[in-house]
Amino acid sequence: MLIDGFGRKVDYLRVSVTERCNFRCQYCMPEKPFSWVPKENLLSYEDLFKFIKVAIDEGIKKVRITGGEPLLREGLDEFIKMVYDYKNDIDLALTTNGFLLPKAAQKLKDAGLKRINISLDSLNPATASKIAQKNVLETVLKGIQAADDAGLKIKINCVPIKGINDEDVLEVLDFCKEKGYTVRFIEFMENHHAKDGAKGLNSDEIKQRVSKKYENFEIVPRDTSSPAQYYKLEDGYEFGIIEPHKDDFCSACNRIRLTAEGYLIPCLYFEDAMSIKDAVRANKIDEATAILKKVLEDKPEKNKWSVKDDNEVSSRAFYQTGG
Ligand SMILES: Nc1nc2c(ncn2[C@@H]2O[C@H](COP(=O)(O)OP(=O)(O)OP(=O)(O)O)[C@@H](O)[C@H]2O)c(=O)[nH]1
Ligand SMILES: C[S@@+](CC[C@H](N)C(=O)[O-])C[C@H]1O[C@@H](n2cnc3c(N)ncnc32)[C@H](O)[C@@H]1O
Ligand code: SF4
Ligand code: SF4
Repeated sequence: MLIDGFGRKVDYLRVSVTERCNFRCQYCMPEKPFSWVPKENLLSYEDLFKFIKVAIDEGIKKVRITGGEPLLREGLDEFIKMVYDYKNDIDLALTTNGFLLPKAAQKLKDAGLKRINISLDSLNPATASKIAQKNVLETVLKGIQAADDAGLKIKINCVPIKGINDEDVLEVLDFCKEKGYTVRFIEFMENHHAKDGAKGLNSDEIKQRVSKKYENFEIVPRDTSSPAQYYKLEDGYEFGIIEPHKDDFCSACNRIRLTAEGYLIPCLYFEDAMSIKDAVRANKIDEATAILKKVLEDKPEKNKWSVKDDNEVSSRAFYQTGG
């Protein structure tokens, strides 16, 4: 079992397979970075898998593949199959913008993927294009349908940004409710890579939008395996809000992150990281295990977004870290 320096059990590994992306979301990567990580610096799937095996052997129960846009990296279904074949009872999931799903969904399911979280910020084509800075909505909706048809369990992620898609909250919720998908609204996490001036809705503002149509909803006891706080409408439908600005958000943190370059990141807010690249490339499994334990020992207690009234801005890029 993996325990961090604050006594929290860590059983969730997020693996970013690429920092590249085919969208330029305003809250994440509004402009193409000055340079991408050169291909030779990326860990191969075989090397990423060596680390995942270490992590699973040490107690990781949930593995999520993310990015950048993970579906841009060729052979993702084969990578997923490697993990599935190693331990098929792992909660094996993917986070994607959905654009490449129309072709990929069935292959991912066949490879052993169990769940998929797809970003959908608006059902208005112009608004969706404004956020992603590309005409995306029609293809993303086809991608969501393809994932549904393939039998993948779907969650939708939506980041409401003031003045852009903040009035779309109810429409996205109703779409998900009708389709039987779980929706989570994510508070925008201030970071230096987002578009200047971007401001998100906070949890209370999101709830206000929901209550315009659904007056009564109750808080659901927090399931600490997921970052979302769920709320239940009178008809039983549950929606989530990811509230990283709340003081106690991090108290149940069960996550660590591995980037495509082989950096192990203890917290989404901070720059701290340790590389496992040399260890896995040299097949030094004991060394990789020691680095994992060291990163957990030093995992911060909480982020700084929660500093009241004056939110701090993180310098960590979400597209590199995997969100
Ligand atoms: N601050 C913070 N935000 C997180 C953390 N984990 C997830 N998030 C935010 O929630 C977003 C959605 O996460 P997903 O990739 O869908 O994964 P998840 O919410 O863990 O998924 P489930 O396993 O389905 O609950 C991330 O991109 C982040 O924006 C975390 O540890 N800290
Ligand atoms: C970094 S993306 C990677 C996976 C994929 N490209 C996608 O968009 O789903 C993972 C998640 O991070 C969220 N995200 C990105 N930047 C964010 C920010 N500044 N604040 C909150 N969530 C953010 C996205 O909405 C998405 O749900
Ligand atoms: S949120 Fe996802 S889709 Fe949007 S730019 Fe970031 S990595 Fe790409
Ligand atoms: S901000 Fe850091 S400590 Fe808090 S939940 Fe996210 S990764 Fe964990």
